[in-house]
Amino acid sequence: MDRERSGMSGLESRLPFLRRVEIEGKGRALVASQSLGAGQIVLRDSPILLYSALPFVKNKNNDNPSSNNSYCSNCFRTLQQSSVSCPSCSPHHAALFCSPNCQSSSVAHSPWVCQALSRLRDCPSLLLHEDRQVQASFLIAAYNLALVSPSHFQILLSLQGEAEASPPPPEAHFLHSIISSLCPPQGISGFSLQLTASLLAKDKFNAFALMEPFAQDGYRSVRAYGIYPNASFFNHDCLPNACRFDYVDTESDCNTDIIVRLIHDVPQGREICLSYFPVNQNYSSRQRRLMEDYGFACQCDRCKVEANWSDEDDEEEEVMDEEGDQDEPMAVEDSDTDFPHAYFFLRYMCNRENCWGTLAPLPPSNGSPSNVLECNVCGNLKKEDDEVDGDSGEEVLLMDD
Ligand SMILES: C[S@@+](CC[C@H](N)C(=O)[O-])C[C@H]1O[C@@H](n2cnc3c(N)ncnc32)[C@H](O)[C@@H]1O
Repeated sequence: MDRERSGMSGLESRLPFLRRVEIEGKGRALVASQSLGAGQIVLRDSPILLYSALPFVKNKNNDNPSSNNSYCSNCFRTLQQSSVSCPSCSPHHAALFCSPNCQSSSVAHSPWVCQALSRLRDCPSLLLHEDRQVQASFLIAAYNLALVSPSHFQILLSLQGEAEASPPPPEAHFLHSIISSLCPPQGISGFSLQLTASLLAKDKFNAFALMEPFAQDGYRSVRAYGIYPNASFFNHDCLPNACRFDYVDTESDCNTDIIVRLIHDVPQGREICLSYFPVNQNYSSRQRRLMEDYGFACQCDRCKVEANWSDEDDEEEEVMDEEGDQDEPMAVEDSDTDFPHAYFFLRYMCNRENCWGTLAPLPPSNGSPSNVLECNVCGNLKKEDDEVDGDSGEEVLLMDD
């Protein structure tokens, strides 16, 4: 039976645990198509587009030790001593690959991309702005996608994010004029300022960050961004019921896949949400970030409670979050009786210093739930006690120690 006649959408046949619905005020959303248990993998998704989060040329104040020479330009694994360089790039700034196989199979580093990136390095107005360099990398990857995989480009175009502002914002003008000067190949249909602005908006709302490994000092910057065609439909909740894992440095072929697992049991029909950033941020930081980066005011249950808190309840010392931004964390104390969600933090927030990751149980095996929780930032595994109290949970293994 074909899919249309069976009444099953393409998405439902590929994602057996999820159903796509429209929710007023949120747009498209993913809900559980059946009741699901803690630790269940509800999605494994491969990127349609990946691009480096690192500028081509760093400014003097950038003390991030990573550079584009740190990761394979195709699979973004950390490069080991032996790497293969692109023979067409300029010798001083050649794209590096972890293996001849990665080099030859890279559609992302096409001849046009290779040439475009080399020319961007000679563009003085761009070199002053690291953020614009990264946005230029995205646009090159997106316009390359239009050529090498038109169907994936259509998926990118279908994601949330329109160029709302009319006329387009100054950065779209600036970046479009730069991309126009790179002789975009014939055959990109609709190449225009409006399309560039729209692509930038889609990137802003939908890109997932693939992070550098967790370091004890808490500094953890992004190594690459990816656009994931199905994961892009997860909405945000400040107390999520799922979280996503990635294992970029793994040997597996699908090292840039992201995996979304449930934090706790979810009944059929309940929306499955991620938190778009670490859950420890306080109310005002969360609201500011969601408005600036994603264009909405969050009205989740946690925000409704915290909206009524006083300023003293809402402020605390500063920490670095997972993308190295400074944001204000909230204080969580065992005795915090005003806060009905405190249980979530005690049970599902990693208590390793400077981590702020979220814990989700390992997938059930043979139908039995696991009592081992994994942190999605530092990879710590923690055995959960039957009764969770402030300091519960025995650490069973440090994955990267
Ligand atoms: C990654 S997309 C999620 C899927 C999106 N709803 C769609 O229709 O394609 C992110 C966008 O979804 C919307 N969104 C996500 N979480 C939301 C929430 N809790 N409340 C309202 N809108 C939300 C915002 O427009 C945000 O920019």
